[in-house]
Amino acid sequence: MSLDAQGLGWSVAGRLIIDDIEVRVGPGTLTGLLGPNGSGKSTLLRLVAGITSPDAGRVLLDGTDLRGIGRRERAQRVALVEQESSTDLPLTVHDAVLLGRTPHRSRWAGDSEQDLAVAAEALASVGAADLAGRRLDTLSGGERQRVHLARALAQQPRLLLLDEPTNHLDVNAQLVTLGLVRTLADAGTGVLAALHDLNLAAAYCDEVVLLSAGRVVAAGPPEQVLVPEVVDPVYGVSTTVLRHPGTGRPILAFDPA
Ligand SMILES: Nc1ncnc2c1ncn2[C@@H]1O[C@H](COP(=O)(O)OP(=O)(O)OP(=O)(O)O)[C@@H](O)[C@H]1O
Repeated sequence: MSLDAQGLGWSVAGRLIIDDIEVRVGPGTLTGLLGPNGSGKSTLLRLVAGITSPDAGRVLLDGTDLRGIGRRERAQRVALVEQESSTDLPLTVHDAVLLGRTPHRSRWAGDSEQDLAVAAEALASVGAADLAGRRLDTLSGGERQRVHLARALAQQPRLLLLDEPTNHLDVNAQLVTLGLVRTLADAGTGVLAALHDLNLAAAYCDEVVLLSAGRVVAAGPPEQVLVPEVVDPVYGVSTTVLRHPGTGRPILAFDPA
């Protein structure tokens, strides 16, 4: 599915938080949404997911304005995993992941064999099958993060929106998670993922969009955007770009400016 955000604007309390943003995510593309704290990444993801309505501009999914797509249909196509999901309900992990199937079944139907199989597969794919019987509110931050990703995968979206999917994860789990997201993108899912770790973005993303103070300051392949001339003024650091000896992808080392 292609996502086209055109001229998006959003203000709160008289302050412009998202300022004339254009973002395009093609099917099968993993796009990293980068930018310092408070630059507008989470807000942009919420606008794109249709949780917040823009004051200006529009969001198109496969060319159709999001506002013309019903809630249920939208949920069949788009999944968002927020940074701090407020799912501290007394649910088991199994039930939490099954919630991802809700948009795909008729209102009063129970869980079908297919729903159960999809949910189990989603949980296994994030390496959390052994957590199925646990209560969500007893999990560690990293465990919970994997379960929320599994719920989004069980939704089988064509556009996956992720807000810092790796921030609670150990280094191995970070690679597993982004490897999984990469595989989904390779299979055709469009992915827009807010990331703080510029090196993970460089290693896994096809494209990156760099925000600063609610505006897009650069967008393109990581090799073009993640260069000192662009990164240093936005983050207030001094960047040295190295090359990964195996992949040739950029590796960024940071010093104080
Ligand atoms: N509902 C709101 N009311 C007031 N200010 C808000 C609201 N939502 C967002 N903001 C402000 O908008 C700015 C952008 O916030 P946002 O969470 O989108 O940034 P971010 O890039 O995701 O930051 P971080 O990297 O710290 O998660 C911040 O200054 C935030 O305080």
